[in-house]
Amino acid sequence: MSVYTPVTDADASALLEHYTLGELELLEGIAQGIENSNFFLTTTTGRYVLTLFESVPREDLPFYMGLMDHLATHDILCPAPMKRDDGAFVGELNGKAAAIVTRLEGEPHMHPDADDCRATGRILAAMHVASIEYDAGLANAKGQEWREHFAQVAAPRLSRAENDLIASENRYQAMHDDSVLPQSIIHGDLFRDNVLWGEQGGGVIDFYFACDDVLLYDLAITANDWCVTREAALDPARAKALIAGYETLRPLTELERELWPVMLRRAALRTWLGRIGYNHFPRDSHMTIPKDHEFSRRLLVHHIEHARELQESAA
Ligand SMILES: Nc1ncnc2c1ncn2[C@@H]1O[C@H](COP(=O)(O)OP(=O)(O)O)[C@@H](O)[C@H]1O
Ligand SMILES: N[C@@H](CCOP(=O)(O)O)C(=O)O
Repeated sequence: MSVYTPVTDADASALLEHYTLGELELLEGIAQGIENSNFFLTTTTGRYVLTLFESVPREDLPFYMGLMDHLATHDILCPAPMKRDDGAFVGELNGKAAAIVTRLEGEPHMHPDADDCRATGRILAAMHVASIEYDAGLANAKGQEWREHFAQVAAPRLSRAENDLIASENRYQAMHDDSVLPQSIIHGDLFRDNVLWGEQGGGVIDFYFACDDVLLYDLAITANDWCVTREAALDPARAKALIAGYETLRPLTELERELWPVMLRRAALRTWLGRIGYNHFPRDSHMTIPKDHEFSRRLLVHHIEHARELQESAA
């Protein structure tokens, strides 16, 4: 989050009447996250998270809910969406689509070492493998078309050098043919704050960037947050550990190794553009923790200037 749409105890109690989850004990707004309004919801039957969807298109919610439900029942530690008494995963609260999912235990590891990265790589591969049998799909709303469109929208707010960098990277990305790479459902945002480590290992949250896309791109999104230094450079030891963990379940193809630097650049560009959006076009929020867009720009520049090191991290 954030909390864009306030929810009172009375609102939550009224919503709970549509579920078999007991009575409300505690409702707390969550400051983390940036896309939706999130609340910890404790009832007489357990601990849950209530999400009010602020920007996710309503027609896409069945895909996300179904994906979490599929993964949660296929040995992936992730939130399980709760069914309402009418059988639906999604209802409505204060004018927004709303869902309740189980709350995972644990905390994020914000200073991960190579072991954390290895474990995370394995979790990502396990999700990719488990998603193969999920029979729904969703185009990536933050793909090439969005990157090019958003570059035009943001242009007046950015310096000439920033606009030139974005335009040149968009041209570079458009030159690459994704169809040669394995594709399926990706998480799309497996940042450190989206893995909670508890007694059962790492649990994954925040599936609202999930879509059909290149699997290697998902690994690159993950590497760009888990395997980078404070100076916005890739840490080869952690990147190798992430890939090694991933390859315990899904070995990379030669073509994927070759295109690893391209995907790292694409992932850095996506995050940079997303953060430009959060910073230059903020939504009215009651609680939000800002994101560092300058870091993402520096990471993209690093990736452009260090192609050989990036390639070696996947060798
Ligand atoms: N199922 C869950 N279990 C435990 N904590 C959660 C869960 N879902 C969300 N959270 C908490 O809420 C925060 C924001 O959730 P997130 O999904 O990242 O937000 P957004 O939807 O805005 O991207 C997380 O960083 C985490 O602290
Ligand atoms: N992880 C992305 C964007 C989404 O943020 P989240 O906190 O809602 O997961 C970023 O850090 O820019």
